[in-house]
Amino acid sequence: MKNKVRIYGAGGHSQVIKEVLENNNCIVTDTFDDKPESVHHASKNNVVGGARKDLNAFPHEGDPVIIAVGINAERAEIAGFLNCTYEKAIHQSAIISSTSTIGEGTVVFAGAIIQPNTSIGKHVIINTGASVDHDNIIGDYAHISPKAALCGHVEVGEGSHVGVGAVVIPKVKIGKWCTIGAGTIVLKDVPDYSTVVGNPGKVIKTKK
Ligand SMILES: CC(=O)SCCNC(=O)CCNC(=O)[C@H](O)C(C)(C)COP(=O)(O)OP(=O)(O)OC[C@H]1O[C@@H](n2cnc3c(N)ncnc32)[C@H](O)[C@@H]1OP(=O)(O)O
Repeated sequence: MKNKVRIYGAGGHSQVIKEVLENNNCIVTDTFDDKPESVHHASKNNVVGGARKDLNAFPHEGDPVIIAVGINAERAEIAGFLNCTYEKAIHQSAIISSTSTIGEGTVVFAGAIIQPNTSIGKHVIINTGASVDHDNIIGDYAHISPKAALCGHVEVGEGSHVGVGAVVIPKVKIGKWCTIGAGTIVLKDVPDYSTVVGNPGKVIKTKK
C-alpha cells in the first residue's frame, strides 16, 4: 500500500518534494497553499487554501504533512501553528549514513550525502547534491543549498541558510538564523543572525 502524504506549500520547492515522494511510492493526497491563486508551478492542480485564514477549519489531523516552503522563517512559522504529524522526503539517490539521524519534516534531495554521526534537525532542507560530512549538527529549519559542502564537525544553527556552493571548513560553528551567501568560503565561526559572503567569508550585515 502507498503511504499518503500532504504537502503545505505549492511553489517550486514543493514540486521537487512531490517528485521525491512519488518516486518513493507515496501518494500526495492534498496540497495546501496560503495563496493558492498565485501558484504557477507544476503542482498547481488541486491546490487548496492553507491554515492562515482559519486555523480551526484546517484539517490538522490526517495524513502526515511536509511543509514545502523554501524560506526558513516561514517554514518555522507554519510549523508553529500547524498541529499535524510530519513526514520526511528522502530521494533514492541520497546517501545517508546509518549512524546519522534526520528529524521530522526534513527533505533530502537528489545526490545529497550525509556522512556518519551527523544530526539533522526538523523541517530542514538538504538540497540537491549538498555534502554534509561526519559529526555535523544541523539545526531545525536550516537549509543547506545545492552543492554546498560542510566538512567534518560543522554546526549550523536553527534557521540558517547555507547558500549554493558554499564551503565550510572543519569545526566551524555557524550560529542561528544566519545567511551564508552563494559560493562563500566560511573559515571561522559565524555569530547568530549574520550574513556572510565572499572568500574568505566576512560578515556584511547582522539581522535584527
Ligand atoms: C534550488 C534553489 O534555488 S536553492 C536556493 C539557494 N539560494 C542561494 O544560495 C542564494 C544565496 N544568496 C546570496 O548569495 C545573496 O547574494 C545574499 C543573500 C548573500 C544577498 O544578501 P543581501 O542581503 O540581499 O545583500 P546584497 O545583494 O545587498 O549584497 C550586499 C553586498 O554583498 C555582495 N554579495 C552578495 N552576495 C554575495 C555572494 N554570494 N558572494 C560575494 N559577494 C556577495 C554584493 O555584491 C554586495 O556588495 P557591494 O556592497 O560591494 O555592492
